[in-house]
Amino acid sequence: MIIAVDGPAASGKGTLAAALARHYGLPHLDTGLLYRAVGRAIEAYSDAPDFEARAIAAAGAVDTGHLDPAILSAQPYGELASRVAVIGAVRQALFDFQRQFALQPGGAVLDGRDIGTKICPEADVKLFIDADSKARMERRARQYEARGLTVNRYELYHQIEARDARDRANPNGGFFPAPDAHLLDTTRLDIEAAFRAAVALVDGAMARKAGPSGAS
Ligand SMILES: Nc1ncnc2c1ncn2[C@@H]1O[C@H](COP(=O)(O)OP(=O)(O)O)[C@@H](O)[C@H]1O
Ligand SMILES: Nc1ccn([C@@H]2O[C@H](COP(=O)(O)OP(=O)(O)O)[C@@H](O)[C@H]2O)c(=O)n1
Repeated sequence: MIIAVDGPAASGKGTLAAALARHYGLPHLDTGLLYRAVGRAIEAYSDAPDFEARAIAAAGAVDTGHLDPAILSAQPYGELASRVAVIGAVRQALFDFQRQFALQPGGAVLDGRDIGTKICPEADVKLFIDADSKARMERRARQYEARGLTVNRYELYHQIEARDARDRANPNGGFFPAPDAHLLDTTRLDIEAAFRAAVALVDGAMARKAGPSGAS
């Protein structure tokens, strides 16, 4: 079974994808880490005239075996990730690894922005996770504060809005729900309630695929 989980920044898609992977015994790939790793690799060149060429080279050299969320989840890498993510050749360079991960025997859970639309349009179940901007800002703020960081909520809100806007305008992206995605708004759901709702959507979709006789 392949489960595609997409959604905007801090909607909770990574938390849900990891929990679904545990629940169904599937491997999980947080595809945002790939873009963040590219961003990190070219951090020193963020204003360089050859930023794009360097980003493309870095995307071809990402060490997919060492994607450390503890390092890559830092805020500046999210910004850089969304800048490199608009470059078509960067997305192309990261495509095969994601596609192979999705197609491994037994299936997988992937979360990102374009899993249900571009990476794995044939996924068995597609979830699009959303929450209003204020709730997402508050979640990210608490995440940073839990790491001992001081957060300016006003700035963070505008950073998230700006990144969402760049992602939505990405000409090479696919930052919209796939037509067959199940929308899950978690604004008023805690993590446990969101997980239960997601499991119900996955189980329902798989039962419908199996048909009345249970045959697939
Ligand atoms: N439904 C929820 N309610 C409250 N907090 C949540 C919920 N889902 C996730 N979180 C928290 O919000 C933060 C961002 O979640 P994360 O899964 O990393 O989002 P994303 O992968 O969409 O960026 C994390 O600290 C996570 O524990
Ligand atoms: N499949 C993906 C995943 C991430 N991205 C880009 O990478 C950035 C960081 O993604 P992320 O999923 O780690 O960010 P959060 O949603 O966790 O804040 C996003 O803002 C997108 O610009 C993408 O373009 N396609």
